[in-house]
Amino acid sequence: MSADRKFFVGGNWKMNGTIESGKKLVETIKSAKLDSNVEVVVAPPALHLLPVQEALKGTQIQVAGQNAYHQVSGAFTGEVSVSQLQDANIPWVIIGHSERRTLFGETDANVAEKTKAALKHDISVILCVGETLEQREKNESINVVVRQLDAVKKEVDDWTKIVIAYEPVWAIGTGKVATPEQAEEVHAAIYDWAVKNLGQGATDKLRVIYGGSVAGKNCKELASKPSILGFLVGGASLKPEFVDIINSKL
Ligand SMILES: O=C[C@H](O)COP(=O)(O)O
Repeated sequence: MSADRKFFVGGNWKMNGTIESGKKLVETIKSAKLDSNVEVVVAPPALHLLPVQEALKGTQIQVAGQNAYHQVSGAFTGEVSVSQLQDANIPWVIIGHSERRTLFGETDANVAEKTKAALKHDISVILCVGETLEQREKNESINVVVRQLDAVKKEVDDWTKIVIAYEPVWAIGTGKVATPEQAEEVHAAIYDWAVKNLGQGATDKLRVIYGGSVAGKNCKELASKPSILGFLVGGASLKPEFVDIINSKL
């Protein structure tokens, strides 16, 4: 596998922990032997980004914001801007996570403008897409994901700094992991979409990763599937088993 298609493991800590617990988690990860062929990115809460980044110095692990606002600055109380992430040397940001979409009302258009703004500020994007249970039961999974990707494509031409995370909403935090077949079906549809919309060159470099109840016990089987090029991990990224997930290709 070429360097720009390294297996990718993201840990989304969501709104959990303290500065101290974040540092402890970093120590656990640092003291383990990690597969050096894996790109690892952890997303602590915004307030913990800098201390966690400091604690990770000298390792292969980078940090990501969990969200960012597309405006550079201004009267947007409570928001962190893409340019503030850039100023703090934060190399990655998660955009369009389903919790942002469902709990905070982010639309496809919001996700598109945030993605565009992050890339403009030289921040790589973990772009989350995925269907709800109701949409899956109506056989709409692929349509939903394609609609979410199309919205971003309207604003963004260069996808070389985007990792697409397929996260079925029904699998997030529920313990109901998608079967490898379910994940592979949607990943294949995403690669098809990419061939049609981004061109072969971009597709060769594109990584589609899976998120939703990934754990130490299921990561190896998922990672063995050729279309699954990594994971976005929530709950298990706060536990020592995150190391097993990073090493799932070994
Ligand atoms: O961003 C991560 C996803 O929301 C997955 O969360 P989970 O691993 O706790 O299901």
